[in-house]
Amino acid sequence: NYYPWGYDSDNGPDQWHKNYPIAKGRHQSPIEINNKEVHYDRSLLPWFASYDPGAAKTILNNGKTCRVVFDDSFDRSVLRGGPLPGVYRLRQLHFHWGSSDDHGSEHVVNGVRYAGELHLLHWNPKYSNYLDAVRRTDGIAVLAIFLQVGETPKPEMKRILEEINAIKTKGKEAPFPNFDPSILFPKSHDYWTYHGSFTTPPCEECITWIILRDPIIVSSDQMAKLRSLSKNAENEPNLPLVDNWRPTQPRYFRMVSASFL
Ligand SMILES: NS(=O)(=O)c1ccc(C(=O)NCCc2c[nH]cn2)cc1
Ligand SMILES: [Zn+2]
Repeated sequence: NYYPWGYDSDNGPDQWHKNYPIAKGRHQSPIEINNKEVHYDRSLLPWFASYDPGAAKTILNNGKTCRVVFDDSFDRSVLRGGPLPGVYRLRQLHFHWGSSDDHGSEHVVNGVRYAGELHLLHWNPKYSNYLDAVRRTDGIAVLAIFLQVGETPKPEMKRILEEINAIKTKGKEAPFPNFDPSILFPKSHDYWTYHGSFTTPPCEECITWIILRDPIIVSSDQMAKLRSLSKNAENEPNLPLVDNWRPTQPRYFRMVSASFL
C-alpha cells in the first residue's frame, strides 16, 4: 500500500530510504558547510541568471512546499557560468521553512540554521527533458538562497507572499504571471558549490548546488505567512505546512568549493 513520503515521524527523512534507496547514497543533500573545510577555488567563474519575466506561469501548494512554475519549453530563462558547463533552464522555485524563525533551512553554515531556504531549480537542456536530466550527474543545477529574519525585509518577497492566500491548501494553484525571480537575489553573488542530490525523494544524485553565501532578509511576518500554508486539502482537517526541510546528510568524500576568499 503506497504511503506518501513526508516530514512526519512515520514518513519523514529517516524512513525515505525504505522506498527510495538512493536516500542513503554518498552524494546526498543538504549538508553542513564549514568554513574550515571549504576549498577556495579561484578558477570558479561568476554565475549569471538571464530570466524572462514572461516565463513565470503559476504558483501552487503541493502539500509539501510553495512552488512557482516557469515555462521551460525552450532556453527562455537560464542560469549559466559558475561551476556549470553550459546553460541550464529555470523550471521552478520553491521554499523550505521551519515552525519558528530559529530554523527551517536545509543547508547549515558553520552551525547556523536560517529561517528558510529558497531553491531555484534548473535542468540541463542537453538532455531531452527534465526527467531524463534527473538521471544524469550533470542534469540539474539548484541555486539556493538563505532566508534570514530581520527588520528590513526584502520588498521583492511581497509578490510571492501576497499570492499565499490563493493557495492555502494542497492542490491549490493560481496564475503567477510576469515575475523575474532574480529580483530576489542578494547583492553579492559569492557562492559555495558541491555535488549533491534532491533533498526530497527520490533523492536523485544529479544536482550541482550553488549556494549563495549572503541571505536575503525577510520579516518574521513574512515567515508567518509561509507557515499559514496548509499541507492538507481544502476539505480536510487543518495541518500547518511547516518544517518541510531535510536534516543535513553525511558529506563523505565531497569537496565544497567557494568562489570567494
Ligand atoms: N529541494 S530540491 O532538491 O531543490 C527539489 C527540487 C525539485 C523537486 C521536484 O520537483 N520533485 C518532483 C519531481 C521529481 C522527481 N524526481 C526529480 N524531480 C524536489 C526537490
Ligand atoms: Zn528544495
